[in-house]
Amino acid sequence: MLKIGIIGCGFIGGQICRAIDSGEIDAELYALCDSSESKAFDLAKSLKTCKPAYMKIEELISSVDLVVESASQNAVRFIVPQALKAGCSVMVLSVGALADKELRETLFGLAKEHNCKLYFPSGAVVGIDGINSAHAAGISSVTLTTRKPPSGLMGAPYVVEHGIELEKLEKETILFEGTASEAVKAFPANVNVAATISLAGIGFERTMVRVIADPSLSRNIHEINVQGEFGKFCTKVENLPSPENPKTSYLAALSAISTLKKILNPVQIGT
Ligand SMILES: NC(=O)C1=CN([C@@H]2O[C@H](COP(=O)(O)OP(=O)(O)OC[C@H]3O[C@@H](n4cnc5c(N)ncnc54)[C@H](O)[C@@H]3O)[C@@H](O)[C@H]2O)C=CC1
Ligand SMILES: O=C([O-])CC(=O)C(=O)O
Repeated sequence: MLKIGIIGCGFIGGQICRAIDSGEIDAELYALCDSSESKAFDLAKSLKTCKPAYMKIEELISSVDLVVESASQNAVRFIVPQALKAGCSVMVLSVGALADKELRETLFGLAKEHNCKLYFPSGAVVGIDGINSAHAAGISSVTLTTRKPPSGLMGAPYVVEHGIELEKLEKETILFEGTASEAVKAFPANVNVAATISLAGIGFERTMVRVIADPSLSRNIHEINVQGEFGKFCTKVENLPSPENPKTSYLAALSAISTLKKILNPVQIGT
């Protein structure tokens, strides 16, 4: 049975653990790790059937087959190279870290060298399948428009650096327009989806992103517009935010669970 280790025991890590605990994912939840040890212990205690051990990163990586990174972009820089060198496949949620070309090339090179897989779930957006397919014929433009309630954007480096008083906004306000490369640094916990879209499509410099704060919203909305040789498509998802972490949409955790099921299932449906 595939041994899974989770690094980052917040909303997404917790949902994955519960999906393994309930038997929805047929794998062994072997170990947990979090920079806040108490979060990992509390999560382990809340499970009914699985009894994962708490491990430091190095021990976890040397004990499991698949590492799930559900922590932060900083964690990706530190953990994923080590995990690949140890022969583990890795599912990455904090995809924005891959805007760094040097890190990206290092990770892709290590995965090839060590015969491991890197998985990037679709996360909180719909349409990655279409971008993957369209890529072969050529894509001319990709735009992501993300709308979140102000509470879901609090603390983002861009908001802090520009002194944006989110709590005072009375109407929909465009906070940011730029490349995906800039967006994932400006909003590292809000638009990781821009990185996944970039990886699937035309890269971090040509994928354009708009981030909008809207006090009238209770959902995280992501719209993707794609044009290319195949024609064009537009997707829109209105996500319920996680009750535990309003920055993150419930669909992001479901997407990670779905990716794990796809890895384990001999039958593959969809692109
Ligand atoms: N790819 C996608 O579509 C999406 C990606 N995300 C990203 O996925 C990641 C997880 O999201 P959530 O579960 O909602 O976050 P969360 O904030 O609920 O949980 C993150 C957990 O990771 C821990 N952590 C942070 N840095 C760490 C490190 N260096 N080593 C070990 N543990 C560390 C924290 O203590 C916390 O318990 C975040 O980076 C988030 O921005 C979130 C939503 C969508
Ligand atoms: O969950 C979402 O709506 C998207 C998100 O936070 C991210 O991509 O980092």
